[in-house]
Amino acid sequence: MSQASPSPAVEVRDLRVHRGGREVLHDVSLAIPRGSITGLLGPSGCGKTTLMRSIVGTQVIESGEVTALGHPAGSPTLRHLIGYVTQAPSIYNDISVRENVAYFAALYGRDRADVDDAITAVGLADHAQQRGDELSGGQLTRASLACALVAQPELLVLDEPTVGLDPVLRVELWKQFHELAANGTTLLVSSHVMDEAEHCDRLLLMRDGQLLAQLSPDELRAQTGEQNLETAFLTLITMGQNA
Ligand SMILES: Nc1ncnc2c1ncn2[C@@H]1O[C@H](COP(=O)(O)OP(=O)(O)OP(=O)(O)O)[C@@H](O)[C@H]1O
Repeated sequence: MSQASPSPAVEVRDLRVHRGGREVLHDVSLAIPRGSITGLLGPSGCGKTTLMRSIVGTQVIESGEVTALGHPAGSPTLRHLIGYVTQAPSIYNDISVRENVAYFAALYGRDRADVDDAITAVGLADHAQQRGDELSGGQLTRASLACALVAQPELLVLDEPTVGLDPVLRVELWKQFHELAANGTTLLVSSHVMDEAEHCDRLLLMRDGQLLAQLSPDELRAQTGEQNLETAFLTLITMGQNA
């Protein structure tokens, strides 16, 4: 007997969002499969953060439907199931990294081992005793990420998590993301640099508030005949303009 395929982790239908008096998302529809890493890519200002905010339920929407893990976006049920790390690192400055992560661990019923795991995963074991206001920008970003990781959410939404990180740490974080996905976590990761697309199972390509395509890196190459993903994205845009 064939099994029904599981419902997507995120489903967005005909989403329109206005910000600052103008429409910034135009009829966006998409599906994000469970247990995968989906990259949300597009130039600065194209609407990535707005789409993420709509999915985690912090954005007022004009029209359309957004469902996460089977519930309408913003439902109280989703509070413990979704982790969201914004571009602006948000940790308490007057307590240590460890205390910050332990605070979130307590909120989500996690233990000390989970705190250690989350701190190690983001490469901050040697800085766990430093206060928030004693960290560099990249360390702050990673401390925020540890606070989200310790909750072990089913859906992890990360807005440009690798900005300002050195290449070694970037590789380590992507390794960590793959391990999370292998264990069933769904990750939505935004970036405006196309070389990050290579790490993703699926890509959502955006431009000017529109979703141009949802496909895998290999499908993007096949569709455009370009091996380099940045060139492929540019080719896709040109193909759309000439269609
Ligand atoms: N608080 C706001 N008030 C009014 N307009 C906004 C606000 N925040 C964003 N916008 C506008 O909405 C559009 C989409 O912005 P958004 O932050 O979603 O883009 P983005 O792709 O995440 O950009 P970046 O990669 O630079 O973070 C932009 O045109 C932006 O100017």
